[in-house]
Amino acid sequence: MRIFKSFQIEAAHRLPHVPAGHKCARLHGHSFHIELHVAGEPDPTLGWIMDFAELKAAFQPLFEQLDHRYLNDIEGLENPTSETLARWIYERLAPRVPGLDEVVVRETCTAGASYRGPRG
Ligand SMILES: Nc1nc2c(c(=O)[nH]1)N=C([C@H](O)[C@H](O)COP(=O)(O)OP(=O)(O)OP(=O)(O)O)CN2
Ligand SMILES: [Zn+2]
Repeated sequence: MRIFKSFQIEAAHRLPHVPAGHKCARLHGHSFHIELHVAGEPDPTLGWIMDFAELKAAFQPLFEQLDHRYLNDIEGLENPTSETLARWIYERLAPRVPGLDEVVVRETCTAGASYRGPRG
């Protein structure tokens, strides 16, 4: 079974390696929508895999690092595509959240990326 919790961050970015004239080379911002998925079996007494509040608390330091920031300034996010951001979040959260299964990042309503650890 899997649970998920969603977050939204407001952040600016630009993509430094896109071809000349690409719109994403220009500074712009998104309301990035982030979903954290955790896999496991519900505890027989509590009936949950983990408390959503615990998941929120684990993400909080990363939220602080990302929200209302220029992502390109953050170490590891110099090329802040959805793919890079999903992996960046996964790698920092996995040690703190046993069972972290997938990180989904949506830049817009229609575009995003997901990362499931070394499985890809
Ligand atoms: N594979 C990726 N492609 C693109 C990324 C990315 O992170 N990974 N990022 C961008 C830009 O950041 C852009 O802001 C979002 O792209 P796009 O979906 O093309 O933007 P629109 O909302 O303008 O899309 P429309 O559906 O055409 O309105 C670009 N590509
Ligand atoms: Zn963008």
